[in-house]
Amino acid sequence: TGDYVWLDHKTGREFDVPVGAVVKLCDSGQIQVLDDEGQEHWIFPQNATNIKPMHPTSIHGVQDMIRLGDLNEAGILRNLLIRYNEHVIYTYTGSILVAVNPYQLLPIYTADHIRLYTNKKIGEMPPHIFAIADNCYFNMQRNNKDQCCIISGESGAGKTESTKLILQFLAAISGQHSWIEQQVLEATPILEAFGNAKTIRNDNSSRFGKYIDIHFNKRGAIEGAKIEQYLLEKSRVCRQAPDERNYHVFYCMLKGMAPEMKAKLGLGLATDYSYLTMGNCTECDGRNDLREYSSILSAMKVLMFTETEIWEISKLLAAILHMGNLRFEARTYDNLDACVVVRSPDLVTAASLMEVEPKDVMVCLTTRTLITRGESVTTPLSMNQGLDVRDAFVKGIYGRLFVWIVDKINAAIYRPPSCESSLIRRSMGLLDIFGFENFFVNSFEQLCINFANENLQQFFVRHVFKLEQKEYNLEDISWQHIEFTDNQDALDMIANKPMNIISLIDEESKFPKGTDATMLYKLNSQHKLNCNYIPPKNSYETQFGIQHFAGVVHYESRGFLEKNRDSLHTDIIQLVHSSRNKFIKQIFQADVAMGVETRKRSPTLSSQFKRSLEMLMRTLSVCQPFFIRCIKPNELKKPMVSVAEQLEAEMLGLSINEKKERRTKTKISCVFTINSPNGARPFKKIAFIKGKRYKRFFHLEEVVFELYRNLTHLAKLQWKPFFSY
Ligand SMILES: Nc1ncnc2c1ncn2[C@@H]1O[C@H](COP(=O)(O)OP(=O)(O)OP(=O)(O)O)[C@@H](O)[C@H]1O
Repeated sequence: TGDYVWLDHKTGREFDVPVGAVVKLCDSGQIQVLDDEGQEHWIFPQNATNIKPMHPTSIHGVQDMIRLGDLNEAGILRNLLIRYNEHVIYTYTGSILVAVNPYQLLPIYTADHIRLYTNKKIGEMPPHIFAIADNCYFNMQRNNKDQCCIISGESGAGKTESTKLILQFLAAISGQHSWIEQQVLEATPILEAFGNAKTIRNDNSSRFGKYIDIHFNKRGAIEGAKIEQYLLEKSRVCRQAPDERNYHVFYCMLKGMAPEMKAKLGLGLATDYSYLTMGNCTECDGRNDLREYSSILSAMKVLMFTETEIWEISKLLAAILHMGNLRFEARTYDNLDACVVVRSPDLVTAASLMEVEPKDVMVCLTTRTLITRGESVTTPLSMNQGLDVRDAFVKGIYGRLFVWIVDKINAAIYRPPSCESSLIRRSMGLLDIFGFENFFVNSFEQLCINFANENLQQFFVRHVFKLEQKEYNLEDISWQHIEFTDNQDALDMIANKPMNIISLIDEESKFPKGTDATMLYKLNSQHKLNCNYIPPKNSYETQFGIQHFAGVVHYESRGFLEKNRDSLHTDIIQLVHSSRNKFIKQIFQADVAMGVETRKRSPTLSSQFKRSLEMLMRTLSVCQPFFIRCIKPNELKKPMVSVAEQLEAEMLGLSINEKKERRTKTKISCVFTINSPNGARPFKKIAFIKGKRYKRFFHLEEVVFELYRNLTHLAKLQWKPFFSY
């Protein structure tokens, strides 16, 4: 009694790992245990192999997981769990920092903490993100070598917050409180306004990847920085999934802009705009769009955006919103599907903000001009094609605006090294990039994101295993070979070997007659024998799969080429060319300069992405790296949610405000309040679920509505519910 054990249910299910448990009773060969999730189990003699003794290092946990005696998945997970339950969110694995998102402000980032962690060796103090930042900084100075921190994890795991904490630490210890430090810090609110949005996974989700390279002078003071951005999710400007929002900046502008300025832009409330309401969600709990707007404006001023530039940006944002409200009507001309844009105040305002003629906008969105052998032919667009052209235009504007904003920030914070300073200038890069993605439907964007993650995984594998083991060999150190999965083959198939997947997609995108189907055919013929490629099951199937290091992902090939071409058709470029607005012309400068043959000459998305990724990998390869792995503790975006509560919420499918009241050894009591649509008084319900008691306050109609569904759910899960009130 009192011993700790690993309890393995041996379900054989993927992802099931043994869970920690303590022995409560031993009685004539039967053992009663209480597991870490608060469940009690009886182990009968015939199942005795389901429990195994726990190594003493796992009982109360360790700061550095290389000290774990049970160094396996269960050991790692339990170590993180018991620390997290004590509000200890940071743990090392050697020099890798694992950070579990606390979803609450912990008092561990104060000026005292900065002082405590400054100039300390890793391990001298408990694990902390400041310890990593400190080591990075002092290694840079001591070894005169550039450093980088690779921050990874799924959406909502805490990458962006970790990046900001490192920046905060660096600004504090490089210690000048200078204008440039202030500018580097103020870049974040601007990037977040234009590049972050509420998603179901994260209320402040970065929809782009970034690498912030911070430059230090020989005294170790911040001297400047440079931001590289990757692959903004442009589709969000036109479409949002249920419960998600468009980019924060739109809602902030509508809440925070002075009424007379809004009137000039013809703007109303967020709920007035189709582009802002597709997710049926214009507010975001815990965010104050009004206050954020003034922070964005003041950050822009710090970063030298002029009043005129800010106004021009607002004009384009407003034009986008008006464009989203345009109404199209289907027509038929000469038996051809066609459409018209209904003349409306939105059309007139959008055109006037972009300083083009309303009739030119109409023509551009309803017809297409093709130039063949010097002759131009105009064909009508169907209503769906017209809507697609409108959305492509809007995405084109927003994507270019984002790039312009990042360039503008860089113009303020980046100081090119002088000949003399290039020798002594050192840098520290922070990479905050989208994690591996595998959704129900995966498209071209997921391929790019997962390709980036394959590169980072290879970098990690090289650094942690390959280079280390090579060094042992060179130095004749006797060591035991460590098995690891090398993803080099998958990476070669995706992007390195001749006829790799990216190059085939690219080639097909440039072919005038290339289609998604011909692309898929070429991928199959080239790679069907590669063990990392999963061809479609039959000739009707349009999905192909890739065995990535993190699992198999099936990609829907339809839409690949269009997304990769990422080109706007010539009528739109002409429309921009005809504009009297210098700003819109400037952000489209490269396209306008290319002239009419945009499709032929503009680089494809994958080639641009591959190039910037290659540059990134080259930069990383000359740096000494640190790895920070962020972990999301639950899907509810809430602090300290127990496993039982997570299951409960998942099962009920309700939005709950839960508050943990107290936790005893055997019971967890919780209060759940469920918001009633009509504000009726809640009533109390007590449920016993898996031996645990929940006090819950429900509204009557919620219960009546949910009861039947819940009971069948519980029955399916073989839980024994008991309701009384
Ligand atoms: N160290 C922390 N302390 C307090 N709260 C945190 C911390 N880290 C993350 N959070 C909370 O979690 C939320 C999500 O974190 P963050 O935006 O950093 O995730 P992310 O990994 O960058 O996600 P995405 O990939 O979607 O951008 C934050 O808005 C914040 O509320």
